[in-house]
Amino acid sequence: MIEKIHQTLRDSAVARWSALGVVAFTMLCGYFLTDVMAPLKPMLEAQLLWDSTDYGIFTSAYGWFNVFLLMLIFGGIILDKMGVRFTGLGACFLMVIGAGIKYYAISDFFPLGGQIFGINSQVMIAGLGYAIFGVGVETAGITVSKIIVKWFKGKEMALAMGLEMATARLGTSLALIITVPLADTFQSVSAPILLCLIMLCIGTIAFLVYTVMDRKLDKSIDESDAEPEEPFKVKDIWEVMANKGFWLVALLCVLFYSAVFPFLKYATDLMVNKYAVDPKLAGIIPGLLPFGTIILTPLFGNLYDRKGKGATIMMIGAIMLICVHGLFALPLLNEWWFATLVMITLGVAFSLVPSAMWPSVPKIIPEKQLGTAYALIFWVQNWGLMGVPALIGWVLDRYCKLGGEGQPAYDYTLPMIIFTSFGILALIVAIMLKREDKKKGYGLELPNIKKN
Ligand SMILES: NCCCC[C@H](NC(=O)[C@@H](N)CCCCN)C(=O)O
Repeated sequence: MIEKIHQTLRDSAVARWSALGVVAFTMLCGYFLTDVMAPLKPMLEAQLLWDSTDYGIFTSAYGWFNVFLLMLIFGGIILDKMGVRFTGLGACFLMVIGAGIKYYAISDFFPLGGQIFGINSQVMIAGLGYAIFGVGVETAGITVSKIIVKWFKGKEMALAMGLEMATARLGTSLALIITVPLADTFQSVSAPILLCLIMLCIGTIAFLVYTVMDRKLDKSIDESDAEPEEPFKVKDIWEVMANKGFWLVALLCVLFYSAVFPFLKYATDLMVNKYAVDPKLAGIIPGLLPFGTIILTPLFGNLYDRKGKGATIMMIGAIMLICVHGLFALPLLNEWWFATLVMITLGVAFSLVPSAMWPSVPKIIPEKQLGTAYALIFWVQNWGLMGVPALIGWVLDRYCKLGGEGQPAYDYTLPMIIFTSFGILALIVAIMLKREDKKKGYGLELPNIKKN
C-alpha cells in the first residue's frame, strides 16, 4: 500500500524513456545546426571569399551572448525559477529565430560587399544569428539536463544522459557527413542551413509534446506524498559558486570541451590539409567521432550507473585526449587511415569524460540549484567554445599559412599543440577532482543506481 502512494509517473519506465526520447530529438535538431557550417569552411572560402579569421569570428559567435551578456546564467536562473516547460520552449524559439537569421545571411538574398565594424557584414549577420541560436541551444541543453535529473534521479541517470548526448551527437554526425553533398546537390551553401531550420521547427513541436508529459509528471508528484522541493533563491547562486567541487567540474568541462568541439570545427580542414583527403569526403572522418560516441557514451554511462568510478573515468578520458591530439600534431603517417584510427580513439575519449562528468554534477549540487549549476558550468565552457575557434582561426592565418594553389593551405602542427595543451590541463584538473571527491565524499566513485 505504502509503495503505491509513493508511485509517480517517473516510476513508469515507458513514460520516462519516452520523455527522454522526445527531448533528445529536440537536442539532435539543435546540434545539427550547431555544426552545420564546419564542413562548409572550404566552400565558404572559395564561394563567399571568407578567410579563416572570418570563419573563426563566425564560429565564436556561438558564445557571444552566452558569455558577455551572461544569457546562459540568466537562462539557468529562469530555469530554476520558472521550470523546464517555460524555459525549454523559450529556448526552442530562440533556436528557430537564430537559425532563420543565419540562413538569411548565407542565402542568395543577402547583399554582399558590406562591412560592420570593419568585418564582412555577411560574417557579422550570420554570427548574430548564430549567437542568438547559441543562447537557445545552450539553454535547451541545461533544461534537458534538469529534465533528465527530474525523471531519472536514483535510476539510470548516467545511461539516460549518455543516450541524450548520443542522440544529440547524431545531429553533429549528420551535419559533418551530409552537409557538403547536400550543398553540392542544390548548388547552394545555404541549402543545409534551410534543412536545419525546418528540423528546428520540428524539434520545437517535439518539445511542445514534452511539456504535456512534464505537466502529467508534476501532477503525479503532487498526488504522491513526496517531499515538496524547496524553492530556488538568488542566494543559491553564491552557494553553488562557493563549492570547490563545482569549480573543478567547470574547469574540467571548459578544458576538455575546448579540445573537442572547437577541434571539430577545423577537423575537416585538417583532413584536407594534413592528410590530403578529398574535400568532398573529408567530413566523413571527423563525422565518425560523434558516431563512435553515440554507441559508447550510453555504454560508459551504464557502467558508471552500475559500477561507479566516475572520477577515474574522467582521468582516463583526459589521458586519451592528450595522446590523440599529440598524434595529430606529430609529422608522421599522413595517411587517411591513420587519421581515421586516431579520430575513433578521440571518440572513445569523448565518450568517457562526458558520460561521467555530467551525471556527477547532481552528486555535488542539490537538485533545486541544478539549473543554475549546469548554467554556470556551460557558461565557463562557452568561454572556450567561443574563444578557442577564434584563436585557432587567427593562429592559422598568422602562423600556419603555406600558400597552396587555388585554396589556402595550412600547417596544422601549432593548432594541434594548442589542443594537446588543453588535454594536459584537463588531466591535472581531473586528478584534483578525484582528490576533492575523496576529501568531501561526493560519491563520484560510487554507482548511481540506488539499490532498494
Ligand atoms: N546533460 C548534460 C549534457 C551536456 C552535453 C554536452 N553539451 C554541451 O556541453 C553544450 N554546452 C555544448 C554543445 C555544443 C554542441 N556542438 C555534450 O557533450 O554535447
